[in-house]
Formats: sequence, structure tokens, C-alpha cells
Amino acid sequence: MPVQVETLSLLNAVQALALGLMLWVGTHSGNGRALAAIRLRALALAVEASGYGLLALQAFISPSALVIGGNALNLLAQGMVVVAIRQLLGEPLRLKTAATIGFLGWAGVSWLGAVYPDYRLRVLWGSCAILGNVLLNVEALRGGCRERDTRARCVLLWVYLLELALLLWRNGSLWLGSHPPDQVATPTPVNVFYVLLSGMQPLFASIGFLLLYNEILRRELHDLARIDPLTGVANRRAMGEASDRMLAEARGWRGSVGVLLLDADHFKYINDRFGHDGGDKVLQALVGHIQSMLRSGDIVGRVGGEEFLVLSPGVDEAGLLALAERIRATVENSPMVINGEPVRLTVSIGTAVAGPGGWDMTVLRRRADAALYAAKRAGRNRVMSSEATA
Ligand SMILES: Nc1nc2c(ncn2[C@@H]2O[C@H](COP(=O)(O)OP(=O)(O)OP(=O)(O)O)[C@@H](O)[C@H]2O)c(=O)[nH]1
Repeated sequence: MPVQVETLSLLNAVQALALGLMLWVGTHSGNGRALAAIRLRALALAVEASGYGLLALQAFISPSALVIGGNALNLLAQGMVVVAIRQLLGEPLRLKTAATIGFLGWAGVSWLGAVYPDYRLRVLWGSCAILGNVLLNVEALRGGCRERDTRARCVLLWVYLLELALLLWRNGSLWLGSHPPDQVATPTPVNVFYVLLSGMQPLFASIGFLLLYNEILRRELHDLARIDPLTGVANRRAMGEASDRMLAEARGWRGSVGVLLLDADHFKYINDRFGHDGGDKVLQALVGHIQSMLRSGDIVGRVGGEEFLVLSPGVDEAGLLALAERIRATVENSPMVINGEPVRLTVSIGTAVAGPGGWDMTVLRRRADAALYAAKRAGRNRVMSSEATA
């Protein structure tokens, strides 16, 4: 069945335009980095559609205008996709690199189309520009097929891999074939297949892009559900998951996990004196002090209003008491200034160590809680071990 490049291009233009419109309208309300990236992708599709539109109208356009205009639109759309993917992933945008690739690609292709016409060199030059953009995308998506929760990155990586294969095949057939065409509109099997597949590419890439958007939103939701919004540390739920993980690991290699339960002393007074906002600032500063004392691998989380849990793998009783004492002393000796007034805060800490014979987090929490209660009763601003209060 004879297939005309113009007809295919028209179909591609309609498809890219429809996809772009759907993405644009579907994300029109709302703000944020991810939505902005989708809208940029939608605009890129509209630009891509214009490129295919030019190819469909080639009978009415001079060949050099087609080369100059068509490639300008194509390369512009590719540059926009590079930026959109990077924006979606939160990677550096590489605007300058994308613009340089686009400009050099367009200038070379235009030269080899209008001034010194050479179709094979023109395709090769344009392919190098496409290769540059694809490599930028692959770099942003790197590692996508390694982890289970980054499957959408993997899908997009495959789409770009197929694009590279298509480029290779097109150039190979041009340089090695016996009767190479002299422009993309010549209806040779290679050209028809190239326009057909490259026309489907926006569809595949858009689906991949939406999958990626979904993956990123899912991860953001996952994180949001596990972060305390006031202090930015793990919340009770995340600490529950972290303690299960840590205890299971330590149990595997017969190690230990230290548990610190820390409560700000007389916090009600701070709220009464400085207001709830002032109290919030004190809690944020307190978290900063705790974090400054932790080793890598230790985790702090907020498990109550002014109550924090620290998990420290691989420590023994003495090490844990030393860590607790360092935190207590740091808080006591670091006066904070709220609304221009100095605030002295102290904390009470209860400790417990998980090890052979005691791996149950509920029991550990209860022991640390009892030690904390003992520290409060003994006058506050002190560390108590569950061993001493057992
Ligand atoms: N600013 C602020 N205050 C909070 C927050 N969550 C809990 N609180 C306050 O923390 C105070 C806790 O008071 P209490 O449980 O009586 O304990 P306390 O005054 O610290 O006394 P002790 O623990 O016995 O030393 C209450 O006033 C709560 O309103 C919060 O997110 N922000």
C-alpha cells in the first residue's frame, strides 16, 4: 500500500497537537514544578505538531524553507523536552547546553540544506543534535532501571534507546544503501518508516512522561506522609517503619540499636510566654541541636508534641548514654533567642538498648518511656537509663 510522507506527517501533526492539548488542558489549574514541566511538554508537542504540519504542506513551501523552518521547530521542541524532563525530575535544567545543541544543530542543518545541499550530511548533522538531546535526557534519567520504584524512568530510557536505534538505522541506510533518497519527503521505505516511527515517538514519550509524573507524585506523597511538617524530621509513622527496618537488620548481624526518648522540659511555660509560634521556633531549634549530635545512620523523629525519638544503630549502653548526655548538654548550653528574648530550654531523656533478648520496639519504647518519666520525676534536665530504672 503506498503511503505518502505528507499524509503521515499530517496524522503526526494532528496526534501531537491533540496530545499537547490534552496535557495542557488537563494540567491547567494548579501550580508547582511538576505541573509546569507537563505544560512545557505540552507546548513542546504543539511545536512538534507545527514541524509535522510544515512537512505535510511541503508542496506549498520551497525546499530550503522547509529545511530551515522544519528543523527549527523540531530542534526547538526537543530542547523544550530536555528542559521539561529535567524540571520534572528536579535536575539542573542545562538550558545553555540545550540551547547550544539546538542552535548548532539548526545552523548546520540549514547550511547543508539551503547553502550547500547535501542530504546525507544534513541527516548526519541533525542526528548528532538529536543524539546530544537524547544523551541529556538519558543522563537525567540515569539509574532508572536499577530500582523497582523508578520503572517510569526505565520506560522513558527505553523510548530514547529506540530513538537512538532509529537514528542509527536511518543514517546507516543513507550511507550504505544503493539508492539513498535526497530529502525526507521522498517516499522510500526508509523515509516512510522513519516518519511513521518518529511520529509515534511523541505518543510513547508523552505516556512515559505521564508515568514519570505519576511516579514522582507518588514518591512526594510517600515522603509527605512521613515527614513532620513543622520540624522536617521523620514523623511517628516513618519512625515506626525505620525502627522495624533497623531492628531487623541489627538482629540479622546480632548487633544493637539504641533508643532515646527525649522530651522538652516545661514546654507549656515556653508556649505561654512566647506564644505558639515562639514555641514552634524553639522546637525547630531543638531539632537542629539534636541533629548536630547524631552520627550518620542515626535517625531522629518527632513522635509527640514536644517529644522526639532517636534511633542509633550499633551502640552499646555506654555509647548511648554518652550520646544522650551530649544532646542534653548541648541543648542546655545553647540558649535560643525568640522575639529578641533569650530562652533557656532543657530536655529530659530516657534510654533503652535493643539487643539479644530484647528486639520488640513496643517493649523498648515502653522502657525508654519509663526512664524518661523517671528523669522528669527526678527533677528534669537529665538522662536516665532503662537499665537503672528497671
Ligand atoms: N508550640 C507548640 N507547642 C506544642 C506543640 N505540640 C505540643 N505543644 C505544647 O507542648 C506543651 C506540653 O505540655 P506538657 O505536656 O504539660 O509538658 P511540659 O510543659 O513540657 O512539662 P514536662 O514535660 O512535665 O516538663 C503543651 O503546652 C502543648 O500545647 C507544637 O507543635 N507547637
